[in-house]
Amino acid sequence: QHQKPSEFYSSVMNMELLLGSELAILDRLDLFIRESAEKIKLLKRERDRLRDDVRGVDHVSNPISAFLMTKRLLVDYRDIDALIRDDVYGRKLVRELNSEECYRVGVAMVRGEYFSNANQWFLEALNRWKVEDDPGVNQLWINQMLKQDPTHAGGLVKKKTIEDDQKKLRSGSTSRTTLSRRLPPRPRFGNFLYLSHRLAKPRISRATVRDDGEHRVSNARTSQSAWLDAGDDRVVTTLDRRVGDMTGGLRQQSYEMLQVNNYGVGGHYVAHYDWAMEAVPYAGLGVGNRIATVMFYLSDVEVGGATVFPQLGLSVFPRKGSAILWYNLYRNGKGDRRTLHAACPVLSGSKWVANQWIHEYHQEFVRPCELDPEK
Ligand SMILES: O=C(O)CCC(=O)C(=O)O
Ligand SMILES: [Fe+2]
Repeated sequence: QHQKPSEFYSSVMNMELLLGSELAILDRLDLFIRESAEKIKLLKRERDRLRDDVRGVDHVSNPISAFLMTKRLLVDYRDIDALIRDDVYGRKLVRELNSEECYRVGVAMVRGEYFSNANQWFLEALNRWKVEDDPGVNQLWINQMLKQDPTHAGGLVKKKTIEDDQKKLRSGSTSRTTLSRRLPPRPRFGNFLYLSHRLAKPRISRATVRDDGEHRVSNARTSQSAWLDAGDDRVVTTLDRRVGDMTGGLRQQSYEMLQVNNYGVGGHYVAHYDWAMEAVPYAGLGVGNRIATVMFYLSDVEVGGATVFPQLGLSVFPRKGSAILWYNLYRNGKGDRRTLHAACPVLSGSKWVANQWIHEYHQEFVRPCELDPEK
């Protein structure tokens, strides 16, 4: 900075500095090109979708067409404009939230009177505030907000409880991967991937949740699903065999049908357990509670759509061809609350997963019972 240009080539050290800067410039250029290419891809897809919608308009006097047109003009083109001007998806969404953003989410939650969620956001704001160089939020505001929860003796008491809970849950083998998005090598599940496309598409419909034993459509779960079994295609049988391998041989007699789910933009599933709390769980099936869940990711997702386990501080980003497995029950048959999980909204792209739920009955030799509630 303080050197005259001639002083650069008069010493090797300075030439090295210059080389370093040049490499950094090239890296930035690389990043810019990659991000721009992604953006163009996204814009092309949006353009095609909008063109299709416009082609579908029969009469502007049709109230639905008119509504959709207004929505396109007010929302969709604005988003596109924002995307062109600013690198919304390329830069803002792929990075993590900072303390100020966590704080703002918390404030919105307080307004909606979701106090315990709000407190978790404030706590996260506080954690990030501690390590940020130039936080956009003030510790006092965060502490003040933590105190605002009128439903409890005091936000700060609650804050302590949450912190203790988190500490307890994070000790041991649990690792917190939310902060670093490391991608495992992509496994190969071969032609299972066509499950979503060939098999599920023709019969997919709005997913339901169980409420008092009844299946209902709900805003808590905005995806579409289809149930497949071995009779549908050989690929389902192969998949069942893989599930058997992954679980150390859990018996197929108590597998549910395979459930394929598709989430569009905004599609999500709020935090829930896969195991049921009733005295006789899944009475209609007659094979006991769901002992384990195996979930296959049938697609990548452009932005969003992670499966998160809030009690474990764990988030799993969809990768086409990968799968996750967890046990829902302790060995004594009790539901494990650490398995609380949710599907985050898809922000851009489309998400396909397949759930294989496995029940308790017939597993007594593969996963024997224990009295110890911790096992
Ligand atoms: O889609 C996900 O990431 C989770 C789905 C899920 O939890 C379920 O379908 O029970
Ligand atoms: Fe689930």
